Amino acid sequence: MESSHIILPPDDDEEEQRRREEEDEDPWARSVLPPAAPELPFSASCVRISRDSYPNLRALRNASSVSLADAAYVKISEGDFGYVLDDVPHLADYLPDAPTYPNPLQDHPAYSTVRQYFVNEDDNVPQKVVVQKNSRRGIHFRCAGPRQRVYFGSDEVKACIVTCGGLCPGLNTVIRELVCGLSHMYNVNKIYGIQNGYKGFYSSNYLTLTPKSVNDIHKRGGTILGTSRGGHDTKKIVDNIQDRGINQVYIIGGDGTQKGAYEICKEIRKRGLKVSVAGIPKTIDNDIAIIDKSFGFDTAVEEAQRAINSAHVEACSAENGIGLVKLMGRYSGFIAMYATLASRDVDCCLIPESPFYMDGEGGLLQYIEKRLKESKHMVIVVAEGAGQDLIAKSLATSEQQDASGNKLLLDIGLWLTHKIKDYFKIKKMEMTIKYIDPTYMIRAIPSNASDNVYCTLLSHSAIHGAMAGYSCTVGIVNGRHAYIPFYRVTSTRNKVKITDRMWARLLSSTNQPSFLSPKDIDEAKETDDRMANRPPLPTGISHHHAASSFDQTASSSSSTNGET
Ligand SMILES: Nc1ncnc2c1ncn2[C@@H]1O[C@H](COP(=O)(O)OP(=O)(O)OP(=O)(O)O)[C@@H](O)[C@H]1O
Ligand SMILES: O=P(O)(O)OC[C@H]1O[C@](O)(CO)[C@@H](O)[C@@H]1O
Ligand SMILES: [Mg+2]
Repeated sequence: MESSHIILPPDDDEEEQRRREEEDEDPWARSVLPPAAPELPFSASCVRISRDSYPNLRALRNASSVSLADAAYVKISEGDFGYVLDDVPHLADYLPDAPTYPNPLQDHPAYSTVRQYFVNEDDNVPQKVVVQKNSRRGIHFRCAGPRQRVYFGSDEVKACIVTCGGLCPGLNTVIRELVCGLSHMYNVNKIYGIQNGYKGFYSSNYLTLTPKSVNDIHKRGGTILGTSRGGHDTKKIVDNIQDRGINQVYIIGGDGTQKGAYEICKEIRKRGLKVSVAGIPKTIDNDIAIIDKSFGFDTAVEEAQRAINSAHVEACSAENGIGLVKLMGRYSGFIAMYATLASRDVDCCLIPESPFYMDGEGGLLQYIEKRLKESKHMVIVVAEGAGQDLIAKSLATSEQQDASGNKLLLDIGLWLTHKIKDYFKIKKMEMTIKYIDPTYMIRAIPSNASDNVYCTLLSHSAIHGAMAGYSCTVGIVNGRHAYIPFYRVTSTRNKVKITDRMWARLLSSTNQPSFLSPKDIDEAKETDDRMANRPPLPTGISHHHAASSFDQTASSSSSTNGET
């Protein structure tokens, strides 16, 4: 089987070159062909694609969301039948002579009895599992798990852990499992906690973490390390990593955090440091691309039931009672959708992905009136990011951002409450509305049992990957743990597809109107088509592979968005 490890050609556009020089980008990444990755799944060769062989590089870059700077770090191998391995960076890419050691797990009393404990180097996880007879095999990610040989001796490891972004159930479990996993599986005893997010790398003391000090933390919500938004200064962070001799960095956080982890990873490589960076994706909103589901999501959906139940009780106990619950979900309405589907008491669910309107025929207010007349009560669940365009139009406020540059949202729950009250006042129809905002309550709790197990597996994948010399994000793809390139999880956002069966199921369960005009539906379908046809980053270097493998971006099955 033929395979090639593709490095993108230097872009000889003068303007681009000047920009790169100004930004002090890693010259190595563009000008030197790295040695063959140590663990390519089959006999592989590195191939430099000349600019002539792909004249449309700039167009491709524009069409995909991968910048040229990112493309320089992309490792693509191609095989038969449209097989594409989207591999992750490895220490040996730039430190070819780094020594390796036998994995200490082979002598571990608990693990040594496991048959086939080490991951076969040929094992990869397909992004697309639903195939047709003539489908191309498409994109694959490297299987997570322990390798026969590791790139760090146990005594040599100096690991650190940081949590960034908003809270999420399970953060403490991941911290605990990283510390215990490193210690118990790999005999590592130098583990540090960075306090209060990225800025803690350069502005706070590091905490010493031991299995004893983290033993009970999974029973608490939040993060014992503290977290923050903003404060990502790549150079200062890497200076500190270098000064303190840290060689494994475990970074827990959402899409912003993973972007930061990627910047750190690139800076480390630019300086030629022997440091692995492992990203553990965290987001209560479940908006991280590629992975099936993020940890803490199930816990959040479960906790949201308590708020929905209260809203239902309040609504049922009043004449024309309305219970309105706001749940988190800045750009993605997964929590609202799943909490609604699980509850069965909800009459209307509003999410950012599905536009709605208030007034007139078929609008939300008319639907509420109809529902109250039919059943005398009603429960509405709204994701915090829903209807932001409507509020902005009616309140004319200026846009504000948090320290990380995320847009600060206006309170859709409060706005809807006023609008609904005003409507029924004019109609002279008696009603009561109770607005419940449990948003912080659903993310400040400890993770439930299944999320706890999930956190353990993610942490172990991260540890095995870092020990083996990889730098990447870990996550479940189609139920299998995989190592995913940073750029993959940060270049798009996971969103509820309103053209999928899951959203149709929700509409049929609540019996709400879709509020969509034919134009909205066409636009949603167009977006799906665009996503499906978008060429896969630099893989487009070979067009037939590109066309085939990217059709799974839209159809990749994920347990929260997949079709069943
Ligand atoms: N493009 C980026 N490059 C480097 N660092 C970034 C980038 N975007 C965000 N960060 C940093 O990542 C950290 C977390 O980002 P952010 O506040 O957006 O939360 P998040 O990781 O997306 O999690 P959440 O799910 O809570 O939104 C911040 O310290 C921020 O400075
Ligand atoms: O108020 P904070 O801490 O910035 O977090 C709010 C945001 O964090 C999230 O929970 C994502 O982590 C969003 O749903 C929400 O908009
Ligand atoms: Mg985010």
